[in-house]
Amino acid sequence: MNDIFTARGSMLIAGVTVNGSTVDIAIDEEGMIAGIGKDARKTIDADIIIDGSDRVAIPGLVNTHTHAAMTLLRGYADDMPLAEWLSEKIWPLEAHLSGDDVYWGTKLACLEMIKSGTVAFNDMYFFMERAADAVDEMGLRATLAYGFIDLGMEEKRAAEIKATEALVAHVKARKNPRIQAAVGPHSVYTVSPEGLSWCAEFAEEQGIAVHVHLSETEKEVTDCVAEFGKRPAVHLDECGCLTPRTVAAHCCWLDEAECRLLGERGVSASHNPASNMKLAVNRAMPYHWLKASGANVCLGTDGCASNNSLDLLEEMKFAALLQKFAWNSQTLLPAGEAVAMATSAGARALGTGPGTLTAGAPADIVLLDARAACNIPLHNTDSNTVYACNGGAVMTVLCQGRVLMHERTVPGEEEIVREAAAAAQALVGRAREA
Ligand SMILES: CSC[C@H]1O[C@@H](n2cnc3c(O)ncnc32)[C@H](O)[C@@H]1O
Ligand SMILES: [Zn+2]
Repeated sequence: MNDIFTARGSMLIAGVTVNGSTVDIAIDEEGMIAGIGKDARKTIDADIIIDGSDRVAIPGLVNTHTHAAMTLLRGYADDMPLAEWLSEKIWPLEAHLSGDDVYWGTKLACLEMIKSGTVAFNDMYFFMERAADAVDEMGLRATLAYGFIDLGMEEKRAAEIKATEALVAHVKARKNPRIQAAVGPHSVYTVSPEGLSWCAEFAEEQGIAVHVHLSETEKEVTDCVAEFGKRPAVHLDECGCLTPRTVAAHCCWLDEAECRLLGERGVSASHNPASNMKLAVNRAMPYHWLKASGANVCLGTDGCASNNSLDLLEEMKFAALLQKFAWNSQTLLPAGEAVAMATSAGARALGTGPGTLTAGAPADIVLLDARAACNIPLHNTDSNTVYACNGGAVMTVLCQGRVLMHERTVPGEEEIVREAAAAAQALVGRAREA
């Protein structure tokens, strides 16, 4: 069994169910899908064969908004409004974070993501050089941004600029094709217009993405209008932050004109339904307006302190149900669209390929257990994937043709669980002593 994690070469997933048909998936030595279809096995002399019977294949899932190392804060502070939750609980604890905490927290996040079918994620946090170490070792893809917060202070802005430049240089120097850098202005309420403009210009100069929180709460909108005389999306746009390389998380309180603006700018809007419901932000992302505008609507979990899980199979269900409930429409966000949100739209947002099971695409593939109760009967793969299954149905995960999990085994799991639990306990201890 262990060989499968280290073996390199061509691969065949034989006789697997894709959209109701039984097919083979042939994968070349570069980790790309060479062919998919009834006779794809004839096209390669595979070095590795994975039995696809009793498996349903779907494209690897993409988490477009998270703070991975916040796995260490899972369950630390629940059931509070966002502003108090951040200022009274989360930020005081984060003041005691170390690079090692971020390393183990991100390893734990990667483990959890792999176990629930995620192959790529968009992260914003601190000590991101250590997050890069974790991602490198775990084998998935990530876009990493240092969370830029200047609170309108010039001195702090200079420090945030330095930290952002350092991370981007670090990630570029690693030359790992699975890891990209992004610029991460936290939000319009924590970053000055000067800070936002610098982030936009630097991202443009470096040809990298912008990852930002947008219109999560009504307070964010009213405060922004009071301070700057315009709504958050307009403010971000005037600072140059809305581009086709922007991922804007939440987008709950956008009005119709702001949705059109995101569409015109080609922005990716990351829907985070579980976090939004838990923090009771009191409005669901206007998916119908964003979809009509042409914006790329994708899916994210947010961090583990507000979700409290990184399971995108669960998140697809939350998204499909929340949209129907909030906008009073049984037909809004059907299962197939929820799957696309978590796969092709996410891959487009992060630039990781088409996010589909097609020849020429990277072999980012998830095999679900077709014999699990959630897949019986299998009338409709998308329906079971979104409405019945959760991450527990994920059996095997491939990223660029490399096996990250097989038959639910991820190499190194015991050490990660032990070290992350110890890091979380020590972090809370340090905060208590302070
Ligand atoms: C500057 S790094 C990211 C920063 O964001 C905080 N955070 C986590 N979840 C949320 C959320 O839902 N809205 C706003 N900010 C959030 C996280 O704790 C870090 O401090
Ligand atoms: Zn967030």
